[in-house]
Amino acid sequence: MASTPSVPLLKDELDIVIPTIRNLDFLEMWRPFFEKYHLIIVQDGDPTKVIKVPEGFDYELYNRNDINRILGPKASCISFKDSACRCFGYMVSKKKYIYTIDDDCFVAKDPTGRDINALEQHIKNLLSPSSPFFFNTLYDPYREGADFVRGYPFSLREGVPTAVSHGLWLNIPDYDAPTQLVKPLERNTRYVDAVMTIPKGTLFPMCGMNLAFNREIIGPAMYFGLMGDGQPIGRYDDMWAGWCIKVICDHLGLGVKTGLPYIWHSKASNPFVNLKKEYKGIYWQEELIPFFQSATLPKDCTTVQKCYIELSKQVKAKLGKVDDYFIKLADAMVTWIEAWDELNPSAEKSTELPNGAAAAK
Ligand SMILES: O=c1ccn([C@@H]2O[C@H](COP(=O)(O)OP(=O)(O)O[C@H]3OC[C@H](O)[C@H](O)[C@H]3O)[C@@H](O)[C@H]2O)c(=O)[nH]1
Ligand SMILES: [Mn+2]
Repeated sequence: MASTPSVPLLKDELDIVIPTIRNLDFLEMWRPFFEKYHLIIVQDGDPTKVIKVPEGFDYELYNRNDINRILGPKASCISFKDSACRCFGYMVSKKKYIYTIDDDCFVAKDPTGRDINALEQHIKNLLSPSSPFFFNTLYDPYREGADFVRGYPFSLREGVPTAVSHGLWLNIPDYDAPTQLVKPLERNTRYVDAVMTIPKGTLFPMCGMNLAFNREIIGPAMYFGLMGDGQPIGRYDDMWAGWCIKVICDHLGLGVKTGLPYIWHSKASNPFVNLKKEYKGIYWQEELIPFFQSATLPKDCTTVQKCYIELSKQVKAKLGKVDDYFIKLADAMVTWIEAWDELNPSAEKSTELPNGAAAAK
């Protein structure tokens, strides 16, 4: 049994956001690790369905009626019938940190057979610096039993604040539909004991299944886009957010880590349904990736909101010709920021970050 700290780390500074269309029995397995934290449940689909939450959890639950009531016309930027709806939970939270997890993700075991307290590891990742400017070959130098290796510049060893901690998955890996179709029986059994900073200038495929972030320094950029009902694409919610946050983190001098912790992803979603959702994204992304790789933000973009609005302008100007969808998405990115600032009025103030960058308060 993993050790559960007597006073859970960041107990009153972190919310757990769960998008769901199901009952939340999976929480029973997470009780030792989650029970002391506040949950924000975003119920997708039919708002008249009653979602059962196990006894003893402190939570707030929002369905589509709540989202429409709270945001009014701005609710148009929150996806319906897609896990992208989870970003509403990021917006209504008042905490400094967010952990989001899917409801089919269970507690995994490490090679010694101990239950993995994924939340504790994410918190460690977020509370220790990142090293995006120079790759450390012994991976995360701030972990117990590791350090910077010979040749690592001392001027860079202080690192930068960590904005995102991207966890992984044992059992069902987060594969796209084509890969799922050709490898239906493949399971991820490989536990890699590593946490590493994704180097500056490198994009990555961010999965929202087991993800934590510092809401204060990157929250406004964690918009999961327009997916699901009425949209030409799905299952690119977390990918879109990951490309946007990485460009902004690189610009603001913030770090993104990937690796531990693992969760146990219990079931594969239907690959044929997934293919229908993904297929446009599979060819669009061949144009999206070069766009994000070459995206630059002006020096006067010193807050996440300013960066995000600037990025939305570039999306409209450069991706509108790929498909009209990106014009709609660019507008939705602006609506998202307007809604964020409306619900988080103090967000417009900012505090200085290293390199003169600033983070939303
Ligand atoms: O319409 C929906 C469908 C699902 N959800 C909730 O989202 C979570 C993920 O759902 P599920 O585990 O069924 O799908 P996966 O294919 O495994 O999810 C991956 O792809 C989509 C997302 O990017 C996700 O983060 C990935 O892990 C789960 O909690 C469902 O209850 C929903 O809210 N609305
Ligand atoms: Mn799943």
